[in-house]
Amino acid sequence: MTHIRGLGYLKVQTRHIERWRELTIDALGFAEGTGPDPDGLYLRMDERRHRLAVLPGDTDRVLAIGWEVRDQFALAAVREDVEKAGVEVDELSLRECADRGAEQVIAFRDPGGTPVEVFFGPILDHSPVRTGQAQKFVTGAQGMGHVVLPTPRQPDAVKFYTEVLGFLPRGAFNASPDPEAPMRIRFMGVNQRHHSLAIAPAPHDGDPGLVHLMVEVDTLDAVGRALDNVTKHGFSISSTLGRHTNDQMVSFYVRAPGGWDIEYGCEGMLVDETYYTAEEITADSYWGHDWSGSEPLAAFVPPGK
Ligand SMILES: Cc1ccc(O)c(O)c1CC[C@@H]1C(=O)CC[C@]2(C)C(=O)CC[C@@H]12
Ligand SMILES: [Fe+2]
Repeated sequence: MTHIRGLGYLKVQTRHIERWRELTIDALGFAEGTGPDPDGLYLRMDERRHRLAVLPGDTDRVLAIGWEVRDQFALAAVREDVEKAGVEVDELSLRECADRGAEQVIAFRDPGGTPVEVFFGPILDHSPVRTGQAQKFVTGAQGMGHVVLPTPRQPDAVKFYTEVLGFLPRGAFNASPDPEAPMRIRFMGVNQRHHSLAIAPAPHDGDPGLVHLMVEVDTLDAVGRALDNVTKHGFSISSTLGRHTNDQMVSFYVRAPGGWDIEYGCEGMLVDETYYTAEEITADSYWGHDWSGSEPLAAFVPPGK
């Protein structure tokens, strides 16, 4: 049983914050949110003060992936499980918790080295969420979306998320035709969203530490308009529109400054755990999702290239 209820927030840093503003607010229709750094870009999707925090920095990389639990008791249980697994856990100060818009936050690193935070008690902003296309982001009990993390230590990372944090396996995509050398992207879920996390094998550690962030909106029209907008603003499309086979989501991928993608989709399926079993998909999509025009993902480019 997992205590984690969903993806709560994502914090990244970038050398190109103005371009990030154009991508997220002008093109994808995130609402402007609030946060502690006057130079930070804080993006709202719902009643949370912000879900995505983008801070100025000298490299482009992930700063924290925030997982939400129900309450202080769940947080204490997660902390105990992580410490029992031999991982050092930090408790964030009251100031640091307030900065993240949560009552209490713990922090540690996963076996891939990704900075992980677990929190309870998100602080709400009840003012109207003024999104760019009047679209609604699909969050609530499904969390903010999903992240795909790259790591050269994929087996250890998958073991940690499933056995220590209690994520449920939600199948895999085997991208290798060789049965003796499978290359599986592994999907994991904690709620009715098919996957809140996927872990992909990568050739090296290091920046940006992300493959993509997926956010979901309520209509296909909002996805289409966002696709028009990113093209108009001169962003590179990593993958054309398509429908995934595992979560049934219709999405496109746009390259963010920093060498990783934002996946923007709709119509994701709802998993019913009473009946679900973890399946292996043999194609990533029923149609579409043409990656042939993609600039290489930084996570998969060999070091020194
Ligand atoms: C296969 C799949 C199903 C549902 C998703 O939300 C999802 O992101 C994916 C994986 C997409 C995946 C990727 O993100 C990195 C580049 C990949 C490995 C490809 O080149 C094809 C599949 C791509
Ligand atoms: Fe995805």
